Amino acid sequence: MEVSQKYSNSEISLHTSKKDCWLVIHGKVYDVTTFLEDHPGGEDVLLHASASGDATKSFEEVGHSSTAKSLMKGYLIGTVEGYEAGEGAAEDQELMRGRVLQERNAPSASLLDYILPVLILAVAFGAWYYLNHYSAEA
Ligand code: HEM
Repeated sequence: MEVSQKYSNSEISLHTSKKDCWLVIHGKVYDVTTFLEDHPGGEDVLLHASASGDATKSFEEVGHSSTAKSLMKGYLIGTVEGYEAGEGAAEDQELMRGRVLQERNAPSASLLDYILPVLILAVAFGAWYYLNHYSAEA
């Protein structure tokens, strides 16, 4: 089937059964009917995600591997009509923003991991030096 095909939400909502199951992830439509039985996470989660209308959030929450992401391409049948302007696109941006923030926060967290022990050592050394100096004078 042609991948540039666009599907309306009402058309997509007709494909939520075990014999005909479509998923919407990041504005793309996947026909996972033949994948249901092979899905390592089970077929129930896919059917549930299909019925929910947009599986993006649940798909991302699982933290699927890159293998899973390349596997998806084999089930792609098209995109959601008017996706760019829709809520889905905004939700995607939220997800992206979350990821960017996580990446941005990560280095400062690890920097703190380095600074804290050094700071503790410096304080300990200061205390040791002060006590030594003080008792030498007394
Ligand atoms: C075309 C869509 C999908 C594909 C190709 C796919 C593929 C896979 C693959 C290959 C795994 C094995 C672990 C990994 O490699 O990440 C997996 C696990 C899983 N998937 Fe999906 N998946 C899809 C959609 C979904 C959706 C929409 C959900 C929604 C809830 C879901 C839930 C899960 C769960 C719960 C696991 C099990 C994780 C575990 O036990 O470690 N998957 N999926």
